[in-house]
Amino acid sequence: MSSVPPPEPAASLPSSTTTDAAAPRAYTLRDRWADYKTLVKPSITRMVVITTAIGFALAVRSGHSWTWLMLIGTLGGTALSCMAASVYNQAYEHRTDAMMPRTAKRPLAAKRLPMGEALALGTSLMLAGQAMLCMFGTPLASGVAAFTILSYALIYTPLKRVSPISLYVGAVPGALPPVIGYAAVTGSLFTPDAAAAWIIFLIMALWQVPHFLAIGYMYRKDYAAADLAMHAVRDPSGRSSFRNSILTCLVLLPAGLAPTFLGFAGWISFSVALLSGLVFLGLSIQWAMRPGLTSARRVFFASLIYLPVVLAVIMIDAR
Ligand code: HEM
Ligand SMILES: CC(C)=CCC/C(C)=C/CC/C(C)=C/COP(=O)(O)OP(=O)(O)O
Repeated sequence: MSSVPPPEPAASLPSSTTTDAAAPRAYTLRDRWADYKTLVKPSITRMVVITTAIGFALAVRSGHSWTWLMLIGTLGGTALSCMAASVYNQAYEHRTDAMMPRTAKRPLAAKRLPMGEALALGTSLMLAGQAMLCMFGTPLASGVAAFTILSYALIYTPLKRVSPISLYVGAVPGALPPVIGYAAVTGSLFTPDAAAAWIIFLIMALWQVPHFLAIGYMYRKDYAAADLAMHAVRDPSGRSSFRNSILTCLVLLPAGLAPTFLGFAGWISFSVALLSGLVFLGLSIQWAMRPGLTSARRVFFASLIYLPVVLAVIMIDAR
């Protein structure tokens, strides 16, 4: 992990040995557990597990055999990989995280946890995830998971400081979990059947663009203070954010319909994806017409509804 900054002493770790009444209270095991939990980003890990399960289900549906052990090992291994990626991300970003209210209380940003301990945790999670994916899934699944961790931690994360392009780079690891789930069952990703997994990848990758453009705008002052090169920092008017949001929603609209055209989802999926895509696009257009926080928040909330709804209906209305 050459681009992860070197460990620092945890200078402000609270002391449990002092008797000074004004001293911070002891750092208990429960505090450490809570910090570990923050480090592994449980909410993103939950979504990663769900989307990995979708890729797994698509492979099973196309006739590949599976076992419960394979399913549990794949979901567990991918979850551990996501946790590892999240730890490395926070290790790299501890200084910029410390400058933003949303992230300042994270354990490494707040210097509650020693950097060495976090890196050991991240590496243990990564190795355990790799072992589980190899043992219960396939080597291809573990290879894609390794690529996902590395591209998130070593390419996307450093790029956040350099260019708004980081958003499109980050969309790749964010969209790979269903591909990992599919590869864990089939061991191959370039057969005609695998198109289903790649379409879910495409929908997720495109969806992340308005998702994060809205967040970037909502937190633009924080990102600017931390000198992160988001669209909304480079162009505080929001123009480049909502233009990119509209353009991506325009491409996402047909991508959401592709499962029906490719024959692995039906017309209910088509109708729901069309309606959701039009609402998502409409809210991005409204953002352009009435630039501001309220419009950006609407796009963000729409993103939180769009993805689960569209993915659920693709699975329910399966062919
Ligand atoms: C380029 C990729 C992505 C970026 C930069 C990004 C960034 C973020 C940020 C900064 C937040 C916090 C917003 C807040 O605290 O108000 C957030 C929230 C959220 N993101 Fe993403 N995200 C990305 C991809 C994803 C992916 C792939 C998923 C799931 C499949 C996802 C699911 C969520 C959910 C459910 C929330 C809302 C609740 C929460 O914070 O847990 N995001 N995203
Ligand atoms: C299997 C596996 C390894 C999955 C990993 C998937 C993954 C970590 C997706 C994250 C997508 C993403 C770019 C989130 C934002 O990070 P951020 O650093 O911009 O968010 P932050 O500001 O909250 O830290």
